[in-house]
Amino acid sequence: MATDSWAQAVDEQEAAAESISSLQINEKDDKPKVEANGAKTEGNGNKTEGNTNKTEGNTNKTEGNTNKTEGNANKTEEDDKDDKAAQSLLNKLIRSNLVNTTNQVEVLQRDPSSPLYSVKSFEELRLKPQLLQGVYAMGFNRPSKIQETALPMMLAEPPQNLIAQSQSGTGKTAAFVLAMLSHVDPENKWPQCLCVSPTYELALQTGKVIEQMGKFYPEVQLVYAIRGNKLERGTRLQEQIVIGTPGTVLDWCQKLKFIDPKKIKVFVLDEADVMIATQGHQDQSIRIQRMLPKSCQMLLFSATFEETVWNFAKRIVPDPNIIKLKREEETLDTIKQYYVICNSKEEKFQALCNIYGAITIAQAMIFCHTRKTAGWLAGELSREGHQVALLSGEMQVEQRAAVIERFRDGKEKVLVTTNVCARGIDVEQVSVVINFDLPVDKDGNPDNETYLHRIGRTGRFGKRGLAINMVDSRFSMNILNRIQEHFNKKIEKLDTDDLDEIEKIAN
Ligand SMILES: Nc1ncnc2c1ncn2[C@@H]1O[C@H](COP(=O)(O)OP(=O)(O)OP(=O)(O)O)[C@@H](O)[C@H]1O
Repeated sequence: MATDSWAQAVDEQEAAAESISSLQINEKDDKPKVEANGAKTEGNGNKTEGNTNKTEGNTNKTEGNTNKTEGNANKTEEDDKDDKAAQSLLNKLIRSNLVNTTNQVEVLQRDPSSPLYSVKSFEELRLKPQLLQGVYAMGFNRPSKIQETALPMMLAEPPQNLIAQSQSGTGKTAAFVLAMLSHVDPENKWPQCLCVSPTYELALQTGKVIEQMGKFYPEVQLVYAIRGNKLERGTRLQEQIVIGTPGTVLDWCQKLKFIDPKKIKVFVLDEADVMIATQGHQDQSIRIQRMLPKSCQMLLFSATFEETVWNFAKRIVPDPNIIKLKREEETLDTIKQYYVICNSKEEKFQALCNIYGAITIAQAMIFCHTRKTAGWLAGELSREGHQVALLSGEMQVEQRAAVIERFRDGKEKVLVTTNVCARGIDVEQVSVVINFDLPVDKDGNPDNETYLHRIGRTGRFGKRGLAINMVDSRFSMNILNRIQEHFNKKIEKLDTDDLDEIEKIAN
């Protein structure tokens, strides 16, 4: 058990996570998040505000799901989906800027003979002045790479269908939000745009972007179709944009008839790669799509584009234009990789202390296999006087985002985390990565992808980096050897009892 106050706080925090989660309903009622949602609906009077508040009852459940993501080896498909949804949400919460990329977009036009427009400014899009004002108020000066091509396609007359794939942070959400806002007729008091997201939280994030971008366009209203938002039977929605999760959207269209699907002009399916992780969501999305008129514009977005996503995308979007923006490749070329042989976690910790004693480490990320080891290590490091942040899967997703944000801002110098927790999260400036435990997949094989993502850097933004792997058994030595073979890059042995040797690695 923890002996110092900090480690004790961590223990308590982890132990309290469940009770925090069950307190959510009451707490959330006062959260600014709710007010932010309500703000957009002001013009609509109490009705929508009531709706918005009622939806909060749902929060607990979905966040409960998110918390499950911390499972290690024995992950189920459901956990996988939660994991992806949580990653996606975390990335959204911690990102404040566009992701830079040097890659060019690949475009596959439905009609290759039609000219391909791309824009370099928002003015060229002839947006409604209220929307242009909204875009500039968000601090956007010019379209992002994917927006340059996607926006003219989405705003064209007649509307064109689009499947777009690019990594998180490249401006997809902002693009389709602008398309939805451009296509609605504010005079018509019925739903015209339908957007489905995999989880309540992701829907809420998109809703916030709609609110921000539509700030100067108050005639356009938004409503959340999510479980827990119970409307009276016979209600006919007046809001022009509906954003929600597939199950509730389907119910609202089919069973409860709050929405007339025949009047929908734009259908957006966001985060398709997260969506397909749940079989039910796929089926529901397809059933929604089938209720929409042929003339409805279908748009689908995904951060990744595996075969399964592609198969699903083709069922949702007929005759699509396709835009792809490749992720910037990660490489180990600029990284110095070492391994250290130890016999126990205590020895690993000692090795770590020796490294810290010999070289100056501005910021490091340390990965452990289990939450227990991560907690223990964070406590030990803290006792040694390090400013440590611990990322634990027990935490609410917002709490995790806050921890990463503090670390990103340099408030803490060491971030200890479990494998699952930090997967897919980018903290670019970290120059030292320590694998306290090597990454393995659920079958006990080396997880090369995770290794690369943790340690690798993209070519252009790549600063030199240092990776240190702790090896404590024949099993982990075998994993290390296989990682080395896979990347065909030598991982050098480091003797952490030899201070001179450690000093050399910093040069
Ligand atoms: N044209 C732009 N100029 C400047 N910033 C932008 C622009 N478009 C989007 N952004 C900002 O960049 C960040 C990422 O954009 P956005 O959320 O739209 O990307 P995304 O591809 O949908 O990623 P995710 O799937 O993680 O949400 C956001 O903070 C957004 O406000």
